[in-house]
Amino acid sequence: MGEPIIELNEITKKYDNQFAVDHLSLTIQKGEIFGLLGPNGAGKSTTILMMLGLSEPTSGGVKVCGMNSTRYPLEVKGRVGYLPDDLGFYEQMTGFENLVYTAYLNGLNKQVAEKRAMDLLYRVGLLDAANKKAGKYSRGMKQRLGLADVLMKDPEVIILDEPTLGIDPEGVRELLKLIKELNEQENITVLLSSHQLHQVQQICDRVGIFVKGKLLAEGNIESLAKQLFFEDTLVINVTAEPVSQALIEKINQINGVNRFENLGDSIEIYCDFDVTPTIANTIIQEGAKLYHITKKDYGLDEIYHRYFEGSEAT
Ligand SMILES: Nc1ncnc2c1ncn2[C@@H]1O[C@H](COP(=O)(O)OP(=O)(O)OP(=O)(O)O)[C@@H](O)[C@H]1O
Repeated sequence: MGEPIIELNEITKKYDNQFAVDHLSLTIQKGEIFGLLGPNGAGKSTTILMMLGLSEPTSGGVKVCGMNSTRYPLEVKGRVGYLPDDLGFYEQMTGFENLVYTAYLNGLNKQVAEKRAMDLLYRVGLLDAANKKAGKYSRGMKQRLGLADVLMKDPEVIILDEPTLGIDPEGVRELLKLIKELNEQENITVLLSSHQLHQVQQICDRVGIFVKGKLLAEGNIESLAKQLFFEDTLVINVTAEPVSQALIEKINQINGVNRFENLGDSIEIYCDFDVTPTIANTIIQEGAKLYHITKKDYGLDEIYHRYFEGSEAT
């Protein structure tokens, strides 16, 4: 097991007698990329603010890098880089000048600051735009500058609130690649909040699904799929020709097969356990042509929608 770097213990935040965050417990290990996932108003930003010590929990405890964030916000701030969703730069200053200014606020000397700013501009692919005014940067460039900005203080953890919002697909790809590289090469722990499900799925080791202040589930995609789709343990998708009544009956008799759905151009077979080879044999023995047979994987989109459908139904 890894070393915990963010520890939330039964934290709550109440506004006007309403829980924005409701008894949330979560541990994030050093070196992980963790995705906070949830609809608007779920409590993601409130949770992040409590991690940073910028908002005090109504009850419960928050530790980051082993320190109580509520009691030691400045110490936590020194070790954690935070990129808010509404990041702002001095638009009249260049990208380089913005970074150097951040370094100045963090107490770095000029020489170190200038070298680090250039290194980071190179790292995030903005060296060519170093002397361009930040006000002229595209949204994607601003996000990359934001990433360079949070890295100026050499943090152990970076917290990114909706980092991919408003960026075009190519920009998103570049940003995510960069976040993954930072995580792998510098062992920086990353916590990011997002609505962009398929993007989160690409780079996160684990995700937590938030709805109405509660963490409904957390884990990697595979374990979330298991928690959620446990009734349909396994679905096997088959394309074969012809699908005769005799073949359907034979498949239904296979031990482990629960039910069968004809989708027109393919069939889906719901099973208790993996019977792919038996199904393939049965199709061939019945004289049909087998074009395609695969186990269906559930993606984060399906996981997310099923959770939210469930939560709305209650
Ligand atoms: N300062 C505040 N005063 C009163 N209510 C607040 C305050 N901040 C947040 N809330 C409420 O707490 C709940 C959680 O909000 P929060 O901003 O944490 O959600 P979120 O998941 O980050 O959503 P979004 O993606 O829209 O930013 C919402 O119902 C919000 O209206």
